Amino acid sequence: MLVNALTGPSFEMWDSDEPVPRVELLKKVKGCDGILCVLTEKIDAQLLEAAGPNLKVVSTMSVGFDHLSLDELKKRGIRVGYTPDVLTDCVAELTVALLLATSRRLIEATHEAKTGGWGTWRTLWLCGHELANSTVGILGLGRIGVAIAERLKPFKVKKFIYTDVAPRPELANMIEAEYVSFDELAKQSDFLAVCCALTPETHGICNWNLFSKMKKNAIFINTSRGGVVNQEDLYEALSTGLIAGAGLDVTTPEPLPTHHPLFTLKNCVILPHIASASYTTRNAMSALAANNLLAGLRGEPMPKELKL
Ligand SMILES: O=C(O)[C@H](O)CO
Repeated sequence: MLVNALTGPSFEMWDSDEPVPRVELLKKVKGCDGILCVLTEKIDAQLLEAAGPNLKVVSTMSVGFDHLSLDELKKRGIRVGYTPDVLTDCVAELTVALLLATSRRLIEATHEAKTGGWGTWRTLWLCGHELANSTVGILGLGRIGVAIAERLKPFKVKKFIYTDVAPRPELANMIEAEYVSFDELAKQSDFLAVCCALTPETHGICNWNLFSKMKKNAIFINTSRGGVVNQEDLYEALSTGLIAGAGLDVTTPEPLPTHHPLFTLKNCVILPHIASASYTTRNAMSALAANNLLAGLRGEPMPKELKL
């Protein structure tokens, strides 16, 4: 959605679920005071140049902001709104669903049941890994990591551990999680949930170095951003049995081409970036993004402003 306050205010909405074609967006942003975008729109120097000096606020309907060039926005004094908190429950819920689907091999199991693979009861057939007595690791402890741990605790998890750039005691205490080094996280986790933001520091951080230290029974789950994972290394780790399975809600690129090698693996469950996809949450995200935009245009504090 683009806002041009000179003539109104007037709003122009891209009325489609498909992303705005870049050429169209570059044309339409000219002279706008505000932009409400989703994560498929790259808000970079080229777009900001095309928008011109009127642009005061960019409001993204997402908690992730790796599609925004923060340096370029800051340089131009453009304020940024985003949508944390309102999606935490929904994302945590999906992460738990993906973790269970991956560790208990649900997708493989329904496929077998539907396609005639279901023979007599067999002792080790479709065995997976259970949460009871396990150690769950969280890479990047924030609101979502805490919400995931809160949901997993009733499954009788033995221990929560986490790593981040520094200990986060105020959050960790809520879930009695222990701060460990990156290497220890890799070595100790039976389940490893990636919850960190994609930044230059976290880009490709889940690579061979991580996978090679993980347990053979470990399940790797990513609901943050595909860019934190080196997918070639993940493929190697999964296909050679270095780790037991992976559940991915996010990939690089999105959509992941249907011929991608990860799709050939039974121990890899891939979802099409749906962690925040509930009616309640998407409505809350839309309302928050609109309120951020309007507050920014009025020069008022935004309900959720990203500090640049
Ligand atoms: O960043 C976000 O908000 C999610 O990835 C999409 O809802």
